[in-house]
Amino acid sequence: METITTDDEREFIRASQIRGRFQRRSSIPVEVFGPSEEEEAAVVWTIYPKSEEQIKKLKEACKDLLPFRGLEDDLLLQIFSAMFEKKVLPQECVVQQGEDGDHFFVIEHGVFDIMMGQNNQQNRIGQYKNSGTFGELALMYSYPRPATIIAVTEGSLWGLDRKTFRTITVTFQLEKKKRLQMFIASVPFFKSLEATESAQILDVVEEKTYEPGACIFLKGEIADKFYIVESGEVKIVAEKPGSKEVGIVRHHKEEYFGESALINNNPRTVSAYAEGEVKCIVMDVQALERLLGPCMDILKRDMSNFEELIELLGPIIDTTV
Ligand SMILES: Nc1ncnc2c1ncn2[C@@H]1O[C@@H]2COP(=O)(O)O[C@H]2[C@H]1O
Repeated sequence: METITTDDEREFIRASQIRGRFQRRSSIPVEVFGPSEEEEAAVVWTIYPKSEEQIKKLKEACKDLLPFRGLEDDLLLQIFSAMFEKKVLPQECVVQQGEDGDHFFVIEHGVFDIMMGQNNQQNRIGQYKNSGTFGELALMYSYPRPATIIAVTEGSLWGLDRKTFRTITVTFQLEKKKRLQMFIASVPFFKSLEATESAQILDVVEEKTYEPGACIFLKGEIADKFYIVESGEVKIVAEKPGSKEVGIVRHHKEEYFGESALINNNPRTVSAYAEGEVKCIVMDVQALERLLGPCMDILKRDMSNFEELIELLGPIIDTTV
């Protein structure tokens, strides 16, 4: 079955095959870091602008779908931006059982039958009514379509091809890695590291975004992570005897917190919360120790008590708490 029907879409496929790059007519090209030196010259794909309402609907439709589960908002938005609109007519076969497929679709509107069967004998096994997604299996695996999807009414779909999906995911990860590397290189704590060491650090860090008010860690929890603020503000709070939780210190960009995890595995003595949206670099301390073994030993030896550590690492935590 031919799932790509318009000239525009055929051209898209043709163009995407040219030296593995992605370009399409009437496009707003996006340049990102590429996966190799060649890609330094720019990998390009096309953005199809969408309204906030459409993005909201796409998010809702895709939130539990396997290829999208757990993806960060930034990446999801990039992927949604690459989805092109495909209008369909009643009786149009969008996906044909048994054929190869490399497109995934989100229903904007329209009614679609899900058909399955053998030897021209197709039975309706379900129906999508103005919402839903299909074709995701093609994004994940390379086996023939297990079902046929036919439009019952005229409708509109958002389509995404596997190559673009993969290009965005790979290039986004590389872009993120480069950004993180630059950030890490600028953080005083890591200034003394050799370039190769700071590159290795990337393997043991992850970037995490916290919603306003979110708890980053709680008093009493095992201290196994070390944090650097990438953006936003973090409030450290403690309980003083006879009173409620009180804020004792705030951390901003490039500042550290959770450093007690570097010294011992004792439970946290304070809690940390995001003030507004916060992005942090989170490091697994055991992994960091393995990587920076000698560094960490020196750090620990030189810091025989908490105050010394605080002095060295910068931001002050109220040690009277
Ligand atoms: N019962 C079903 N079995 C297999 N695919 C289904 C079923 N119901 C809906 N589908 C969708 O039909 C699509 C056919 O193309 P895909 O294999 O890429 O992905 C499939 C699913 O998204």
